Amino acid sequence: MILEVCNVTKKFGGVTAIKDTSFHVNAKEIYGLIGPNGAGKTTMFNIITGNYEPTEGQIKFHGQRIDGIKPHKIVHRGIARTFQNIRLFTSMTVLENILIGFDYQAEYTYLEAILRLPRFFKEERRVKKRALEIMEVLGIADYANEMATSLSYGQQRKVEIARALAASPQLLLLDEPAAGMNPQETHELAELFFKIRDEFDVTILLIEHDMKFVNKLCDRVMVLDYGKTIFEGDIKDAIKDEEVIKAYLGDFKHA
Ligand SMILES: Nc1ncnc2c1ncn2[C@@H]1O[C@H](COP(=O)(O)OP(=O)(O)OP(=O)(O)O)[C@@H](O)[C@H]1O
Repeated sequence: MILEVCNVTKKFGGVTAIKDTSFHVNAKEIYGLIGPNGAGKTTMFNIITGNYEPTEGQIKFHGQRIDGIKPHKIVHRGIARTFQNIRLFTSMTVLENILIGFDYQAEYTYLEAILRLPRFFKEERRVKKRALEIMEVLGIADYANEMATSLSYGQQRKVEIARALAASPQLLLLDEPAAGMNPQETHELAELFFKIRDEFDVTILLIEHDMKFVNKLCDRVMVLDYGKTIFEGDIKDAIKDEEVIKAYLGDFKHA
């Protein structure tokens, strides 16, 4: 078990965004967090990544509590994420955007960087080589020196994923990775996630609305509705579950 969410509740003033929710993610699993708009999915991501503290409950990563820890420290522990809205630096190239993901790992001091000492250049070379390897796996290496914003929406999403992978995470959180993609791109993305899991030895937790995509990719899912868990378990059972079908107004029938 890599991640455990134990009885988590999150309140914003009078709004209970998440109510007494528990689930766990096994190592190397691709786990889906699903539910209608406003169900509390992004709030759950923000709690796992340390952007919010839970009002009640605990988050454990490899059995150790991480709730209340600052986001950058959670990245150090091995959890990286992408966002629902693409957050790339518009004035930077694809490669530069990905290099940002490595910053915290830099093994040279600021002084060594300013003085341009050998360790700085060695580390720069290592990091660039690794960025290119990641870009190769994601199929975006040819765009390394293009401005990130000149890429298609689907490719920009891959740049975001590459940046998250640059932090060498054990757990990768993806917030609606297929949003805005056409059916062909979505199909390719599902294949890519299997490849990412295997090549980078990473566990994936994703939020997604596209049920076909989830059905193809995930073994287990948790379904949230108005902050409450209405289903937790096998995707095959989720798509037959009455309460889940009701929450999705029948979307699952087409999955
Ligand atoms: N920072 C915040 N302050 C106040 N309320 C918030 C905050 N963040 C989320 N909420 C509320 O919590 C509830 C859950 O929102 P959340 O964004 O987690 O849902 P979601 O499932 O990710 O929805 P979507 O699919 O639309 O992204 C909503 O009612 C939202 O308005």
